[in-house]
Amino acid sequence: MSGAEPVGAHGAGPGPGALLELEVGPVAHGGHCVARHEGRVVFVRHALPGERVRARVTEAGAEASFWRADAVEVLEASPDRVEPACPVAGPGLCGGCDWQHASPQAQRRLKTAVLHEQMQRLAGLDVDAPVEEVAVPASAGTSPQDAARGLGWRTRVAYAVDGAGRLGFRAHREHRVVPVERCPIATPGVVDLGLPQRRWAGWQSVEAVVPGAADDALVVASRRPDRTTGRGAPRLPAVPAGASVATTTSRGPRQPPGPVTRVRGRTWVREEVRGRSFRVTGAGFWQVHPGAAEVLTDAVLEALAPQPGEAALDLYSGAGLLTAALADAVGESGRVTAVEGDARAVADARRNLHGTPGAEVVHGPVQRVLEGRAAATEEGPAQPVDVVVLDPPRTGARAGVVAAVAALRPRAVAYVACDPAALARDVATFAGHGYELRTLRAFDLFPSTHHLEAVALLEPRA
Ligand SMILES: C[S@@+](CC[C@H](N)C(=O)[O-])C[C@H]1O[C@@H](n2cnc3c(N)ncnc32)[C@H](O)[C@@H]1O
Repeated sequence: MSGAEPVGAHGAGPGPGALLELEVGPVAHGGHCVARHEGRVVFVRHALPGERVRARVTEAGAEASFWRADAVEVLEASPDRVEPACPVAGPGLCGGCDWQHASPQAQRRLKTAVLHEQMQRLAGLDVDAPVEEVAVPASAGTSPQDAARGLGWRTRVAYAVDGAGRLGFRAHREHRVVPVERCPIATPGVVDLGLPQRRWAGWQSVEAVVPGAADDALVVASRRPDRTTGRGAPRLPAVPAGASVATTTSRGPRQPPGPVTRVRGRTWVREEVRGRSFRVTGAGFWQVHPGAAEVLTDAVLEALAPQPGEAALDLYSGAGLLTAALADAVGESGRVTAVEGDARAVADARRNLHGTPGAEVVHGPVQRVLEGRAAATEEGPAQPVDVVVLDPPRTGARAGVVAAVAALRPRAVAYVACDPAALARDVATFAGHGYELRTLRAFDLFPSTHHLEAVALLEPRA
């Protein structure tokens, strides 16, 4: 390994912009690979294990324990390298598709390696869960060639809006919006809406939701709450007839979104899974891969094997996808309690589960609901829970929720995770409460990106 350019002032380290020649080592969590420069770790994006690259430093400092860099020139290419389908899937450009330069088979190998490494490092477990390919259903209209390349699978696309009103995506670890003309991982239904071909000045973000048939498309434009009326209110550009249009407000990523207001058509879309129909309002949570809902439902049911008459908890239940599957499995003699924090998702779930015997939806933060339940059972007989589904957001369930779930002593917990690090941390916490990892499956529900989805089964230690 050699430094292509001298290190920065006083030998403290290269500043951002400096070029390094790097031998690229193993893949790491988060879409980059690990290299070393003068003994220091460099996380390199747009590279592949085994490559030799010239990389531009993007973040560095004398005190930093590691640096970040983007590979800008490949000096020796990996056999796994392919030409990215997207013109903005490159260094300093769109931050979304970090693995488009790897073949789909290689992407799955990289994700498998990351999951293995995270489970080993954070949970102390040596588990192999080869990331499984998931077919894009024919209803998405994606060509078999595109599907095989990891393209044309995303049914929900949230664009950011730049200062000129153009749609695009944020650059990696930057606020800057990189405009796009056409996102190749989006389904044809999303692409055919032609939203990037219009100008959205004054809007903050625009989400296209096209579950299957294009006549069920919904466009949700979001603005800051202070830009709602009068001269500050932005204008909506024309959207193809047939698509529903709604607006909402957003204060920021950790704030609850404002109400969804109908402009044309409906404020929701319909998702069909295993013969059931689910209504999902606005840009509310639903898996973005059209094969995901079915694959994850099957994996959860396979892991838990819920029996008629059992009591189930579905934590972080969204619009009730897994609640419905659990309710069908435990039957009329069983019961399922869903817990969800987003008021709109709760309203959707209550509609979606209407007429389903034994299913109830509780609105509130999971931890508070579980603590309330524990306090109530101190005064009366404890309500037994046989099986639990945990499907938290990216940050994971965390120690408090894990402890509260373990305290219920369910016979099985199915943990659905979109972040291997959060999963591994929570699995380690479960171990401290006497629960062991029994099975782990992983699915490639986000091709072209470093993301994956996993389903873990935890059971009490014998
Ligand atoms: C990954 S989604 C899972 C949704 C659902 N299980 C599904 O498969 O469609 C996570 C859900 O957790 C909800 N959520 C996030 N934090 C929460 C919390 N602290 N308490 C309750 N729900 C929460 C979100 O609103 C979202 O619906």
